Amino acid sequence: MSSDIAIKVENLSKCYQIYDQPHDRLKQSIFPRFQRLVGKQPKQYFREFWALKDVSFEINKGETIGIIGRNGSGKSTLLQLICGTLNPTSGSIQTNGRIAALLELGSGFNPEFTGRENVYMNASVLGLSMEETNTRFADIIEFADIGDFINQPVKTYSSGMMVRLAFAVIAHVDADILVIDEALAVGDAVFTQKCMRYIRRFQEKGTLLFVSHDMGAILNLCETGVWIHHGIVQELGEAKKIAEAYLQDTLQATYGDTAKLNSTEKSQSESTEAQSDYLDQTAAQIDYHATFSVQDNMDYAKGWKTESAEIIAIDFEKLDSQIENVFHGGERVRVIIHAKANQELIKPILGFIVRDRLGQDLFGENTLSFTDLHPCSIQAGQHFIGEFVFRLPMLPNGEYAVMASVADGDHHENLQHHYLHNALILNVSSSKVRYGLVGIQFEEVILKSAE
Ligand SMILES: Nc1ncnc2c1ncn2[C@@H]1O[C@H](COP(=O)(O)OP(=O)(O)OP(=O)(O)O)[C@@H](O)[C@H]1O
Repeated sequence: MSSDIAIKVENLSKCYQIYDQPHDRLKQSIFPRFQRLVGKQPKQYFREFWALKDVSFEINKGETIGIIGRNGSGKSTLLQLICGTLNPTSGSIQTNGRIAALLELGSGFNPEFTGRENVYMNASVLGLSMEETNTRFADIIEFADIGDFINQPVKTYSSGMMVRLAFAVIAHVDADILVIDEALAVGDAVFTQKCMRYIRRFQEKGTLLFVSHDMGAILNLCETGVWIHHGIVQELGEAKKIAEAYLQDTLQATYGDTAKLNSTEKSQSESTEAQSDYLDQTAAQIDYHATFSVQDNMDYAKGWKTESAEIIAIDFEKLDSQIENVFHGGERVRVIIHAKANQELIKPILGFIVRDRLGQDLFGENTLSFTDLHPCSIQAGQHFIGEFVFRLPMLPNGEYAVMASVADGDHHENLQHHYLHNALILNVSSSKVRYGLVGIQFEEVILKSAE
């Protein structure tokens, strides 16, 4: 295999044996041997189920591949075969480099052992010596951030804690190939973003295999996509094209061509009355809706800083409505970043970015463009604030994190002094945003005859 290739899968097939009755498994382990001994054709007590059939592809070093497919299509089976936790029925897998995998939840852990013991066990399976694990242990538990639970048996962990610990281990074993199966779905926004930051750094040199039902995550991370359907490679190519083809197929499977034709016919022949009612309306009132809660996370926020300046607080205030702590998409708010200069800042800049759970930048602003005309310098020891007044966009349900930063400089050259991830957490609990990453307030949506 060429040294540029990280994974080569050739004619890979996996057949599971399905036993209709539990005692058929026992029969299978005894009778065929006996039947062979007495010269009879051995009987088979199971049905064959081919989870993967004749799968072949190559992944270059440094490439990120997204694997998509419906439930039960064979994605996890493929990853387990690549990681060596499952044996193929036929075909071959060649890998080049150390593989670390985040497969089925808790699959690498012994539930009776503590988190600490599991870290040592897992790290050793992944090729680290005891000394190497000792030197990395503090970083691993800092990454996992599960507090005293590290000394409790893993069986007492929530699914989120399990993923935190598992990811913390694989992030510290110097893997060349990282295999991640859907596991990030159970993490909260802060942890998922931390993992995504790690994954993005890893992508600069490592090879990543990523299974997800989240097309946003696939498109965000992967250049190449593999669509597995009923155990075969349906399509392989540019991630965007593969995701579109897959979505098209999923929609067709749900609604079907026949259903589409029927509903069109019906709407043409039977809904004239409803249509004319609708055409009478020049504009329909649209009830957009997205409710946020905002949580101060400064005590747990992490980032990096120089000694020169620091963010000390961030406020998120309502401007027009009265209900405390509940924010609505479309309403006016003020974000205030409080900072302190530890040395003189000639051209201070304050800014923030709102990110989704995958760490994608959704919106944000900094003071740079606004202070160009009225620059203000800050003396050592002074507190200063940046205020941003705007209308909240509407966001789909989920958790979002606000990054805040302080820097010094101008458009051409500036130096970051404090960059703080997850300073605030926005929790959107009820939203009608259905498309895209951010919703906007549509004032009118009209359908009418053009004549
Ligand atoms: N140990 C097993 N014994 C028998 N059948 C199995 C076994 N493991 C998986 N299968 C079957 O193999 C098929 C592929 O399963 P697999 O878990 O690889 O699918 P998947 O694409 O990862 O699904 P999902 O998206 O739901 O996680 C499924 O039909 C599943 O029922």
